[in-house]
Amino acid sequence: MNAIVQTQQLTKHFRSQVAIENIDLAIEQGSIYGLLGPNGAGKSTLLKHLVGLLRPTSGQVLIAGEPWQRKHLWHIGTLIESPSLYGHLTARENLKVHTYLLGLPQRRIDEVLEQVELSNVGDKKVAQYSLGMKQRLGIASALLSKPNLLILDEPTNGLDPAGIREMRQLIQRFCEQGMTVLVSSHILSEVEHIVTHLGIISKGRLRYQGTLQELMKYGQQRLEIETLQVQQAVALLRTSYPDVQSNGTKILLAGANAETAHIVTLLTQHGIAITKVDAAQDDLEALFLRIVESGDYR
Ligand SMILES: Nc1ncnc2c1ncn2[C@@H]1O[C@H](COP(=O)(O)OP(=O)(O)OP(=O)(O)O)[C@@H](O)[C@H]1O
Repeated sequence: MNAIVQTQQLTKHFRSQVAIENIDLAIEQGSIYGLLGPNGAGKSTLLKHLVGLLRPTSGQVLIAGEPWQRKHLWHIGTLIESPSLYGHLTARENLKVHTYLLGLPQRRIDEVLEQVELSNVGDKKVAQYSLGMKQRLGIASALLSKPNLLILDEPTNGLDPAGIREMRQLIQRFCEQGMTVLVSSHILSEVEHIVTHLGIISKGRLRYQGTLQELMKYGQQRLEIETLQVQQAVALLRTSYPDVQSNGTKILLAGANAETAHIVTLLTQHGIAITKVDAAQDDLEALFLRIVESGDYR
């Protein structure tokens, strides 16, 4: 694998609190990597190490195979927490401040405004911008130095559905332009349609890393049977299937698909009328929640 970013056994303690522990992250060049986890899981702490905002307690960060150095920041664009913008200035003026500070040519301003689709409102004061526009302007500023890696910490946080869709489209376009994008979120559905790879973090540990397709293989199959006599059916099945569950209207049997014919026969022989039989599989959301809650995906 051609990794643009790696962490090796990355660990950070804040006094006695362990924020992240032994994280081995590997982000492939050209990928859109979704770092997912609930609030407080350690996403921001991890991302801050990649841009030098935090130093590890132990372990290390490698950028393109080299131990992290400040010079790498020229190739990394970041949006971590809210972008720092001057509301009384226009978008163009805000970007001018950044180009000046970074010693970059002024022509980059129009180029990055174009990239985030703000060219037509570039002369509007930022105080009049919507949250989505401010996020895009923050990304424009991150793009000024032509980075090949973009790190976005919860860029869709607080955006309305249209803003979320625009952000997704932008991220996909950056990837098509050759950038690698690392995007964090605590909501799977906000990123699942665009990411090529996924890292799931909970309680400071990386619980899963790989493609979405690989993860889907761990989705548990279950048999769902609908009947009006749920209680009798559960009582009957419990002797052979101790894990049988019901949700009031359905009987749920994990991993019992191979025995569908036997189960249906057993129920009908005992006079239990079946109205529907379905073979279902965990969707991504169910898998994600299982990993976050149990810490394991198998
Ligand atoms: N500067 C700090 N001092 C002490 N504890 C911290 C500090 N920064 C983070 N933590 C703790 O480390 C843990 C991980 O926090 P972090 O902000 O990385 O999580 P997160 O996944 O980004 O959550 P969120 O989605 O809420 O931002 C939390 O328990 C948090 O309280």
